[in-house]
Order: sequence, then structure tokens, then C-alpha cells
Amino acid sequence: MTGSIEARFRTSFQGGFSLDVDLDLPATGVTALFGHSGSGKTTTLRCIAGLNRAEGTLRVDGETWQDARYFLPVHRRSLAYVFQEASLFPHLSVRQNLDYGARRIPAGERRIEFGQAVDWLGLSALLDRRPTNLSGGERQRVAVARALLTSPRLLLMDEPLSALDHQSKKEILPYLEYLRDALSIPILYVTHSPDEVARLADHLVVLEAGRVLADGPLTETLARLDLPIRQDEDAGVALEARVVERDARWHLMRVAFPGGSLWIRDHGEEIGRNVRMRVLARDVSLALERHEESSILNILPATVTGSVPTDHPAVVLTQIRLGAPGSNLAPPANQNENPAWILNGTTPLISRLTARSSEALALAPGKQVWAHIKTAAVLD
Ligand SMILES: Nc1ncnc2c1ncn2[C@@H]1O[C@H](COP(=O)(O)OP(=O)(O)OP(=O)(O)O)[C@@H](O)[C@H]1O
Repeated sequence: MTGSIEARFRTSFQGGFSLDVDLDLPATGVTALFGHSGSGKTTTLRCIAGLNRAEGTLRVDGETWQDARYFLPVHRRSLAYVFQEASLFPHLSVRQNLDYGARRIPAGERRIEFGQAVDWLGLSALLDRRPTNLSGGERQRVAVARALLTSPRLLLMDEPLSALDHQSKKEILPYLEYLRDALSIPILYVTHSPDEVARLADHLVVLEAGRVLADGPLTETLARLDLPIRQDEDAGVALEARVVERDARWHLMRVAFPGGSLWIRDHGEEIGRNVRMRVLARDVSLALERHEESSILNILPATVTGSVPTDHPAVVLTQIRLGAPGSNLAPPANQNENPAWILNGTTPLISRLTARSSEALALAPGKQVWAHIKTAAVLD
């Protein structure tokens, strides 16, 4: 794949850490850089910003910012950087802080106008306030708006929520989701929060010890069984689905995605809207039969694609693919799978089950199964 950001860097520090990454990242949406502390996330962003002078190549949208003979200095790189703590001018009002961002760009080159940034980040009621009178979440919203007013071609965010409490994170996330969908520029977003990855990312890069362990679309990468991101109790997959049907009597809505669809609690979105959902491995069980008498509403045909042990010998994680080509399970009789409600393609899920069940069902790659999905949550 040739993305809009091609970044290859090699650098090492006294103390032993070395970074060696080779990334092709998409032109739009949020790419999360995820990894444990010290894996090289911030160093990668700093290399992109030109704050660290690594060996390598950087091309953004076809324009070379760095190669063996050339190094575009930091201040000439069309990017904005949002840090953990908003660094606003305390003696200026919110409006003046925002103007400061906008002033750096000649009027003819502005791609994002003042009013638009204020709207996107919900700042109109705060414009005359001083940063010291704002909450941490509000300050971060101002910092993001100020960054956007520099009309960057690339937005870098380094753990922008990690200094905020739970409530402030909850309040700011919808703004970031909105930006992800509204902006036509790529956002590189450093985090070590799996929740933020699931909510915000479209593309996921996993770093470990300065190397790229994985680099791919969100759902596929979260479903990989060989990455540290899946280690904890909350292993699962995040996916984008479309609301296709509503059952008003039972307060349910059906959401469709490549290879399947699910009935979930009605969340109020209109038909045709996209929602982001998480399906946790512990909510997916596997069976060789479609248990019609089960209380479980969502039973989908799938194919086993892999399995790994976990930290506990009783438990394994199994990867399946919904709607896998070649599935020879009979289509469900009644309520579930009208082909019109399934988008083309396949979706991977992870199931958490006991090693005993896995052996009893003789689960192995290629085996056709029924996935019983107990619950799936819309992320908000
Ligand atoms: N200027 C420097 N000189 C020496 N070592 C450095 C320098 N900058 C970073 N390092 C080291 O490089 C490694 C990677 O650091 P980096 O900040 O990129 O990690 P990170 O994944 O962003 O971590 P965190 O999640 O804790 O922010 C760390 O071991 C760090 O100590």
C-alpha cells in the first residue's frame, strides 16, 4: 500500500534505545500509534515533526519532507502538534489564543476558518474566558482548535487525553470523533489506552521496543492474536457498522458490517448511520450447532482461523471470520440473515473459551462454526 504518509526512520539514543520504523499511513482518518511505555511512540511523532533528526525518508502527500539529502526544518512542516497538556497563553482569552494560531497562516492559505474550528470544538461560549478558568478538557479543546487554525496538512496528537479525568475524557471524545470524520487530513494519535484506540482509530500501528509489530486497519489488527494489545481480559474487536433496521417494539436495532449483522439495543441512530461497536471475546461463544432454542439473539456462521493459549491454561482465544467465503453452513431459517443486511466482505472476531471446549469441538483453522454473540456495545 502506498499511503499518504511514508515514514521510514532509524535513530538511536545514548542509553541503548533504537528506533527503526517503516510506515505507510492512510491519507485520512485517525492512525493510532499504540504500544507500551518506552516503545517509541513519541519518538516516531517527533521524527515526523522534524524535532528529532533521524536518518530516513518522510513523504507527506507526495511531498518530500526528508530524505538522504534533504531535511525540511520543523517550522516549515505543515503540521500541528497537540500535547498531553494544553500550552495556552494564560494572559490571553480563548479568542486571542485561537487568533494566535490563525495569524500564523496568510489569509489566502487558510483551509479552516475561525468559526468552523469554534463550532467543531464547541467553544463559542468560552471565547472570552481565560485558560486558567477552564477545565482540563476545555483547555484541550481550545488547544485542538488552535492547532487546526494553523491549517495543517497533518495533525499529531501525543496522548491528548492522558492528563484528563474520566469525566473530561468522556466529554472530549465525541469532539474528536467528529473531527475524525470531518477533517480531510490525517491524524496521528499516540495513546496507550485500548479504549481510545477502539473509539477513535481507523488504522492501528503497534510499536514495541522501537519496531513496528503491526500496521493495518483497526478491526483486522485488533483481531490479531499475536499482539500485546489483546493480552488483557478485555480482548475484543472494534468495528464500524451501519444501522439498517429497527424493531421499535423490542427497542432493538440491527447493525450490518462486512459478513454479518447483529441485533443490539436501540441506541437511537437513524437508519443508514454508521456506529462504532465493540464485540468482546468473552461475549462470543462457539458451537457446532445453531442453538435455535438459545436466548441469544445473534447467531452467525463463521470459520475458525486461528487459536492461541492465554496466560491461564484453562483459557484459549480463537479467531473466527464471519461470512467467510466457502462457508457451507445452511443460512439461518428466519429472523437473522437477509443478504441485503450484510455488507460485502468478512469481519474477524475473537472468542474466549475454555481449552476443554476448544478440544471437545475440535476447533482448528478451517472449521465451520456458529458464533453465539451474547452482547455487543455501541461505543460512546
Ligand atoms: N532524547 C533522548 N535521549 C535518550 N533517550 C531517549 C530520548 N528520547 C527518548 N528516549 C528513550 O527512547 C525510548 C522511547 O521513548 P518514547 O518517548 O518514544 O516512548 P513512548 O512509547 O512514547 O513512551 P510513553 O508511552 O512512556 O510516552 C525510551 O526508552 C526513552 O527513554
